[in-house]
Amino acid sequence: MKIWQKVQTHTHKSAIYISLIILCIDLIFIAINYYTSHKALENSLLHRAQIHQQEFNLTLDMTYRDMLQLSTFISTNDELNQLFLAGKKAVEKEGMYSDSVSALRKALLDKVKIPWDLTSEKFDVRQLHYQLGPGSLSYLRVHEPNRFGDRMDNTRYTIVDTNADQQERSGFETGRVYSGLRGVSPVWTQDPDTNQRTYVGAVEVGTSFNQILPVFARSFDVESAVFLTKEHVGETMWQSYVGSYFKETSDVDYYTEASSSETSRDILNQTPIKKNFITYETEIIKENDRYLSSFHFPLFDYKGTNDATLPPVGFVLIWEDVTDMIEAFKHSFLINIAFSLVAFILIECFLLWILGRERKLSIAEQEALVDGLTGLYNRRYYDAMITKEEEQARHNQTSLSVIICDIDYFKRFNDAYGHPEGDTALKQVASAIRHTIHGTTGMACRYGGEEFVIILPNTDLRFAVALANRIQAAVHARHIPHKASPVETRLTLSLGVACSINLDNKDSLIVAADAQLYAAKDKGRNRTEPDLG
Ligand SMILES: Nc1nc2c(ncn2[C@@H]2O[C@H](COP(=O)(O)OP(=O)(O)OP(=O)(O)O)[C@@H](O)[C@H]2O)c(=O)[nH]1
Repeated sequence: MKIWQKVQTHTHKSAIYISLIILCIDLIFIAINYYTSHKALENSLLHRAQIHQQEFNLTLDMTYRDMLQLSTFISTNDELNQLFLAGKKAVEKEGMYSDSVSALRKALLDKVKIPWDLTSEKFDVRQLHYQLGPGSLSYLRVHEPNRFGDRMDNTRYTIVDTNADQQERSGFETGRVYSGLRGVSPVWTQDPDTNQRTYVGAVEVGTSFNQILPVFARSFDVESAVFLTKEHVGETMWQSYVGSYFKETSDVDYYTEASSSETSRDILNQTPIKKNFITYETEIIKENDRYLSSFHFPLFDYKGTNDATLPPVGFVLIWEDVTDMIEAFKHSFLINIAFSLVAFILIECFLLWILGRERKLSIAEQEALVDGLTGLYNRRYYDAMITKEEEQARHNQTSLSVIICDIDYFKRFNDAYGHPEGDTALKQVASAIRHTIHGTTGMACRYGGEEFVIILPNTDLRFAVALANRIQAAVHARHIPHKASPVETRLTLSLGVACSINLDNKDSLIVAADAQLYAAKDKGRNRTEPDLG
């Protein structure tokens, strides 16, 4: 393989390795970039979800405040309170279902009905309930006047607690008829019989999630739904109300208590809900060509809020359209890939330019040391190498040999066959030398016109002479006709051989070999003459 071909192969390999490394770095960059921007998107969605949870809690707090304002207002109407007290006394005397209790209940209902209907219509409230203590004994459901007299001591803890400590309170609780956000106020009035301030019972105003979810959606531009466990609903509500209120089939785990959008069930089905609901991961859901981010958190009722050992009664699901965010993420990722690709192409071009330049320089450097006609090393290379090898041989105490060979009667060859044929003969001799020394330490150089030198590091005289004879034989074997030679009818060589071991330190190896070459010429040519010291 010629020297420049070796250089080219080496350059190609380097270019491929470097390109692969750059490609790997590029791909790693793209992967890291994707990972970090995806993480940033996830964090941003989680942060938004947590803010929506705070907004939801704020909406609840405002609702409780509104409910308490109304219940407080009603609980301070003494005309109503006197009718409630009269009813309470009648119940204590005659029981819940006597005629006089019915008459007093109707009187209270008549008084409160019209203002209540107006209030409930205008202010998104749906329940007004008078209850007697201790515990929770329904006296009048203004929103459901025919249902009364039932006890809810193990269900309606807001009422039970207010009737126990006569303090107002609020909270989310599921009752017999519905699940509500409730404000409960104690009712006090002057007893006309004793002239004493007397505690009568609790008055409760409530609304449902159906009323507040649309407000939440409007105010904060998010959709939401509240789901209750079947277990919780089954334990508290009257069965007839469960059947009429919840439309879902029996294969679902949760009832949809309220929803700001029809799609809530679809969203829920794509959101893995953990059993304890305490998971704060966001889910990206594809709805047609839009992206939604959903998030859910547990919902505790009044009792569960005050007792950490109790499980949640359901959960709140919040979702919002994040198509713009996802599209922006995708867009920036594509731009990143495009930038990485452009950067890769530019680096590749630069690399190929550098490698091409280096290759040219390298070939030029190599060519400067090679003889153009024969492909052997030239005189310049010889001069550099012989000095180096002589020093090395001296330093390492090893033997260095040289063979110098000269074509016999080459002037006559040129004259007989012409200069171009002379060039061809030189190439053939060079080729014979190259093949013969292949596998040895020898370096063949074109020393001058038709003279060649072979430098043989670590080679003694015996081996060098043998090699010289093989070169001579190789040229013979090529049968290059030389009709003008007085020695033979084919081209022959005269060779001089010298080895550093046989020389005094100051003598030059090439001078010694050259002397032997002249000796060979003198002795009739076509022979090898070694320097025996
Ligand atoms: N064709 C060709 N001839 C060359 C080249 N370089 C040197 N020569 C010829 O080689 C010949 C060398 O001739 P001489 O030095 O007289 O030696 P010789 O004719 O070989 O005689 P002996 O060495 O005494 O046998 C000259 O005629 C040069 O012109 C070359 O590159 N190509």
